[in-house]
Formats: sequence, structure tokens, C-alpha cells
Amino acid sequence: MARTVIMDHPLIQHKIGIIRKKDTSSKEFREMISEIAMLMCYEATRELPLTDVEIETPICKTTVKELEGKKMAVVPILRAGLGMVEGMLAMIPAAKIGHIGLYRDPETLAPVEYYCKLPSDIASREVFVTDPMLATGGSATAAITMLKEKGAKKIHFMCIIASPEGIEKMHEVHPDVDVFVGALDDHLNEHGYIVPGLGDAGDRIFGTK
Ligand SMILES: O=P(O)(O)OC[C@H]1O[C@H](OP(=O)(O)OP(=O)(O)O)[C@H](O)[C@@H]1O
Ligand SMILES: O=c1cc[nH]c(=O)[nH]1
Ligand SMILES: [Mg+2]
Repeated sequence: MARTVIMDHPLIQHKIGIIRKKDTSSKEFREMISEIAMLMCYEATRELPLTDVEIETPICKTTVKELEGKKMAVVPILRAGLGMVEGMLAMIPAAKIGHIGLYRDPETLAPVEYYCKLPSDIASREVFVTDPMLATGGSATAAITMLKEKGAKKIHFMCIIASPEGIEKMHEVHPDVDVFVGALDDHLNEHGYIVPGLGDAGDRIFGTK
């Protein structure tokens, strides 16, 4: 069974407080989303394998740790997941980027697919899917199903705010996927929005409302 990791680091919690405020501008919202993603990436990559390498310092020979060269990919769910890419890349700059386009039908809340472009070697990469919001879980579970259909095996899901319903659905549909969460909120309202949440993440990042 995969894990749900709530990232309760004070810097992450403080920045989440800022993006929840309704008067936070798109500029500051984008900056905060990016910084939160960077901090979450730092935590989520804690278990990457290291290997010992012999080097020479100016003083003597010694053994240092290096990342095993595991290949990674960041896959944002469009649009809102794009806001997390820059922060992730600040930590893992060699990662390749895939894109999955999904929007949630406002009536049925079901995810509608409109785009998918992934690195050709996605099957051999450790994949970090990003989306700030995990509400019903429909979009995230559909995106991960698409990734698995293309051969991806080791997948992590990174979201900033999750509902209990979304977490439950993720673990039910994809029990092999670890979920990294900035904050676990209370519930979904009758329109499928997370409460207290932050409203529509995509609209707030791109200023489309
Ligand atoms: O868990 P769910 O119930 O599927 O809801 C979460 C999805 O809804 C939002 O996307 P939205 O449909 O608003 O698209 P956008 O990012 O283009 O705004 C959000 O960014 C997630 O992708
Ligand atoms: O609260 C929510 C739910 C879905 N999508 C969002 O952007 N916000
Ligand atoms: Mg949206």
C-alpha cells in the first residue's frame, strides 16, 4: 500500500496560508505555488538512491555520495499543474517534462482528456505528477492511468491541497502510488470544490477569472 505523506514543514504551511487568501494576487500566487513545489520536491525525493564514489579533494582522496543517476520526469496536469514545474526543476534540473491535458467537466466533475505528450522513455523514468488540487480525485487518477498505459511504473503524485475523498480514491485506484500533500482539507462542497481550499487553482495561477 502506498503512502500519503503530509508535508507539515513550517515553510510549506506558511506559504499555503498565503495562497488560500482570496486577495492574494496572481503574481504572488504563482510565486508561492512554485516555492511550495520546490520544498515539496526536496522532501519527496528523500529516498532517491545514492551511490559511493571515490573523489579527490584538494587535501586527500575520499568517498562521497552521488545520486545513482536515476532518470526522472515531471508530468504536470494542465493547466494548474504547470505552476509547480519550475519549482520541481529547481531541485531536479535534469528531469524531462511530460504534459497531460485534462479539465474537469463543471456539471459531471468527470475529467475530460485533451492532450498527452510524454518523454519517449517514460517507462524507465521515475515520474512525479503535479497538480495543486486533488478534489474528487478524478483528474489525478485518470492522468496516472494514462501514464501507466504508456508504460510508466514508478509514479508519485504531488499536490498542494487534497480532500479526504481525493486521497481515498487515489489509494483505491492506484494503491502503488505515493501521494505527497501540503495540506489535507476538510471536505468537498456541492460543486466539488475543496473546503476551505483556495478556489480554482488554474484560474488563480493564470488570472482567468
Ligand atoms: O480531483 P478533481 O475533482 O478531478 O479536481 C481537481 C482538478 O481540477 C482542477 O483542474 P481544472 O479542471 O479546473 O482545470 P484547469 O487546471 O485547466 O483550471 C485541478 O487543477 C485538478 O486538475
Ligand atoms: O477546490 C478545487 C477543486 C478542483 N479544482 C480546483 O482548482 N479547486
Ligand atoms: Mg481550474
